[in-house]
Amino acid sequence: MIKALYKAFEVRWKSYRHRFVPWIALNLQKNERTLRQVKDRSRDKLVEDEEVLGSLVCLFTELLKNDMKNQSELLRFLPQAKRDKYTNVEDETRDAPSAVMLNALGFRIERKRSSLQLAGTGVFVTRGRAPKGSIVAMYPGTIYQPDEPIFFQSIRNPFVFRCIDGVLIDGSDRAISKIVYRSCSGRDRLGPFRLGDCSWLTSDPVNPLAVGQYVNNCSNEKAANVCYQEYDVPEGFPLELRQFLPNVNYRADAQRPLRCVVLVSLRDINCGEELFSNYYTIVH
Ligand SMILES: C[S@@+](CC[C@H](N)C(=O)[O-])C[C@H]1O[C@@H](n2cnc3c(N)ncnc32)[C@H](O)[C@@H]1O
Repeated sequence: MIKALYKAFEVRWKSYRHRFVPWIALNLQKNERTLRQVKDRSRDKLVEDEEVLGSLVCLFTELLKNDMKNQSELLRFLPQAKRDKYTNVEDETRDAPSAVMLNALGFRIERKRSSLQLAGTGVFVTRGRAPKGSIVAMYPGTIYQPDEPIFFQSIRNPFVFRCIDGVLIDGSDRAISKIVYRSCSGRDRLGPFRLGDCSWLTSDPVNPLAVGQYVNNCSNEKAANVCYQEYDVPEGFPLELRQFLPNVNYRADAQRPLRCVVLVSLRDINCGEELFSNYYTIVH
């Protein structure tokens, strides 16, 4: 009897695509209507990887240009042709990263108190409009492969996000999670080039997309308007733009591409709207 119950639970558990582990265990029974159903893994991606790459490169290029005062030393290590892409900047004034995002993508997002009672902080479109299929946020944090130890970091941590292949992302900006991220991020450099960003751990991230860990779950009243999508950073991703990626591998000698997760809009999202995702996806 217990074995049969365990088996049924295991089958159901394995079919979930993304899970915030403690949250799903406590709330699944309450809110079955908000499950996202996907026919198979290959149909889960809303936008092609090339489009994700295009959006990230577009925003990161503008962020780099906006920070030319601090970046010019670094750019000296690039071939001239690449350097020219960034250095033909006429206006030398520095804008806030969120203003750069508004110019580059046509909208900006910010953390604010959620419109749902007792849901803490949420993420809102606060200027412009995000058209359907846009990359509206990124899920920052330390990447753990399925066999890597996360026990202590996951205690009372609602920010542990699970991908379909068992990869975990710890998006908590507090306590031991924060220490681990900073330490791994300080470790990973290629000569003068930083390979990731730590500023998402503060209230002023240099990459304004990196607040996806604060997006709340949809409810019966507030339908999901974004969904999660995995993105493995390709080898050819520009080295000088990796400094804006808000993820780092826990293991120093990781053998696979860096995993990122982006949040994609399911419909046009207007200024003032809060972002809501599906914490649970069932892949049939
Ligand atoms: C990944 S965090 C999201 C950020 C969180 N709102 C905060 O302020 O830290 C997940 C936690 O947010 C809260 N949460 C998310 N969606 C919710 C909802 N629809 N209703 C109530 N609480 C929610 C739960 O406490 C959950 O454990």
